[in-house]
Amino acid sequence: MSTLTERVTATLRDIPDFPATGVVFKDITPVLADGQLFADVLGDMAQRWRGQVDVVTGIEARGFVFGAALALELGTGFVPIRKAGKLPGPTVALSYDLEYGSATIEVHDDSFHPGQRVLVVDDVLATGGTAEAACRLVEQLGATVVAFETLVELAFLHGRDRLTGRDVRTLVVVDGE
Ligand SMILES: O=P(O)(O)OC[C@H]1O[C@H](OP(=O)(O)OP(=O)(O)O)[C@H](O)[C@@H]1O
Ligand SMILES: Nc1ncnc2[nH]cnc12
Repeated sequence: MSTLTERVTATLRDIPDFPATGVVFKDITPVLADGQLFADVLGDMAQRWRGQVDVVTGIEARGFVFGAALALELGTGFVPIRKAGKLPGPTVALSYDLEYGSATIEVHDDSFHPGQRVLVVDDVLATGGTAEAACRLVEQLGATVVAFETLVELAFLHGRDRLTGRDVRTLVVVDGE
């Protein structure tokens, strides 16, 4: 009987040289396409946080898939953190570097409030720039980050170094390129 981590590892697909030469892209779409595996991943994430968080936030675009589904599982609301220029209302924003370029993310400035317990969700932790920026946006609005939850961690990019002191949970850790 294989573990959930082994099943996800066996299902993820490596796409060399996407979106730039030298990057090995971890494609999560086969995990989403396997209904039982997707449900099991969500069940695993949800059992860790049931009753522990007030709201789930996820980062565009792949973080929406896991974050929104997890919010539904947990019975909480979902807050989208979007790439710059997509949200209609007043926002707070942060810029950061990625494995392949740079980005700015934003959230509506009334999305979180002091005392709220927030779970930050994404699909991949790479350099940690996205996760760090998302956590800082939540905290800038006065809420508390309970943890950062993700499907895959690319450990060779040392994203955890940017999340020191935070509770970081990953199902699959990839050690080498
Ligand atoms: O740890 P980091 O180096 O910050 O990288 C991780 C981020 O990169 C990917 O998103 P991307 O910006 O490619 O956007 P997408 O979800 O729209 O594909 C991934 O979904 C994470 O959000
Ligand atoms: N190598 C990679 N594969 C998938 N998503 C990523 N986000 C940042 N780096 C990535």
